[in-house]
Amino acid sequence: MTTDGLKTLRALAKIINESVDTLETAYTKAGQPLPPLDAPFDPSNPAEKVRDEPAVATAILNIMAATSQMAATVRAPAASVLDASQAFHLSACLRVASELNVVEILREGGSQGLNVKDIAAPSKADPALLARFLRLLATHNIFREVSPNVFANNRVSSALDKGKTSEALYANRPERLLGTNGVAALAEFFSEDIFKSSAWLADTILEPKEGQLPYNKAFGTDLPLYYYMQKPENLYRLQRFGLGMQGTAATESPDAIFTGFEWGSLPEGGVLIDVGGGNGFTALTIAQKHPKIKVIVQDLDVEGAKTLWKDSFPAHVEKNLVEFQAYDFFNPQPVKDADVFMLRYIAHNWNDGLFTKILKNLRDSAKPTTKLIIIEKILSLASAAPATDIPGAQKPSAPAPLLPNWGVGTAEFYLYDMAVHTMLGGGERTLAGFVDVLAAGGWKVTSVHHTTGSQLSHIVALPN
Ligand SMILES: C[S@@+](CC[C@H](N)C(=O)[O-])C[C@H]1O[C@@H](n2cnc3c(N)ncnc32)[C@H](O)[C@@H]1O
Repeated sequence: MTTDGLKTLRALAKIINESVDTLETAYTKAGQPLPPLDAPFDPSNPAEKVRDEPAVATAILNIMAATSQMAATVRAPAASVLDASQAFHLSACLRVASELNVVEILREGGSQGLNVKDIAAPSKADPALLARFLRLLATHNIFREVSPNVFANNRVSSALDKGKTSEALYANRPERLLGTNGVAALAEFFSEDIFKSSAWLADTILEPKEGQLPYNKAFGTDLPLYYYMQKPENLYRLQRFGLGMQGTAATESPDAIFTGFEWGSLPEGGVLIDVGGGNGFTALTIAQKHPKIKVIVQDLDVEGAKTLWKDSFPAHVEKNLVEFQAYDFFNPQPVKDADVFMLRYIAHNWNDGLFTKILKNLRDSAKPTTKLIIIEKILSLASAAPATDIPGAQKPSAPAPLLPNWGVGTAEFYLYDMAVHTMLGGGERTLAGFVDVLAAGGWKVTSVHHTTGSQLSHIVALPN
């Protein structure tokens, strides 16, 4: 049975209006204006905190889902599908802008904007071509074309700001991303490594070869991504990836990590192992708030973690309350007395067979009370969420006629799902997927916490 499209359109418009009302109430109550799109983003602006309120977060999801659903309803379908088939140009232009440090040049140029000739001067790029790249981005609300060929930052583009002068960025290219918040690093990783890999997606489906992922085709290597990045000639790539992982935090509220598992429940001197911790910045955030916790950061390479901790939390380093262990989690876990094994953004990298091996290694070293905390996105299907009796696990569904998973409002889940497939053959999991793979690895899920201000959930498990 078909419904009248106009009825749906009206229902969507109503959701948008009600959501705008919710925003108005929340910003008025906070005494803060809603930051406009045309002004650069300032993370220290107290108005940015308003987005953490659950009602505001839901209103934002409603607006994103409803506007895109409306556009898809009214637009010529061929135009929509052909735009989607060329979405890669957006990634390509974004990478150019970030690599040429356009955001920093524009920050220095001020709100009136800069002529593209001045933007192109430090890199000697062709100004006419650069203007076309920036215009495509401006058309998608990334940058602003103030007047013909004059561009300025807006709220979205300025999130890529590396926080350094453009002169410093050009003077030291190999270290341009070091010391940044990681957002540009992550965007460059996505728009280069994942973009190039993704270009081979269909080929690897049409002509599958055992063990060959889109990433292997794109980079001409048989090595799995993490081992490939350990090669000395890939140091820049490895550092960029590590910083990019830090950049994932920028899409979350800084307090999000404290809205799930209660880290304060660990005993004095309790041992938290950040397994595959990268720079170890998540454990660092936890330890800064709960300095009684002893942290062990484990990863294939722990040099980045050592630097970050020495710079950001020297007191914990001096008190020997943090250790750095170069460790491959496909080998037996060397620490036998852990209170918590924390795995953030690890599970989704590996298919069930490989992740089960990692889980079994942890299980073999666990005490009966050791908690496993998996920090990941839990994938919803694009249909209504099934019921669950695991405490805390039930997720809400969006109100009809929105897609039950809030459509593009939760696109990040499905984009990461693609990224981990192209790179590693992994994938995001539904709750049932987590329960099954954890059981195969010797763990039983006891509770789930959906965090506030982040799309990550904390899945808590005990040895089975
Ligand atoms: C997606 S990153 C997540 C890093 C960190 N947990 C975070 O949340 O930012 C995955 C991490 O797993 C590490 N890794 C990959 N293979 C590994 C292995 N075999 N043993 C230990 N760590 C590994 C990578 O080096 C990388 O730091």
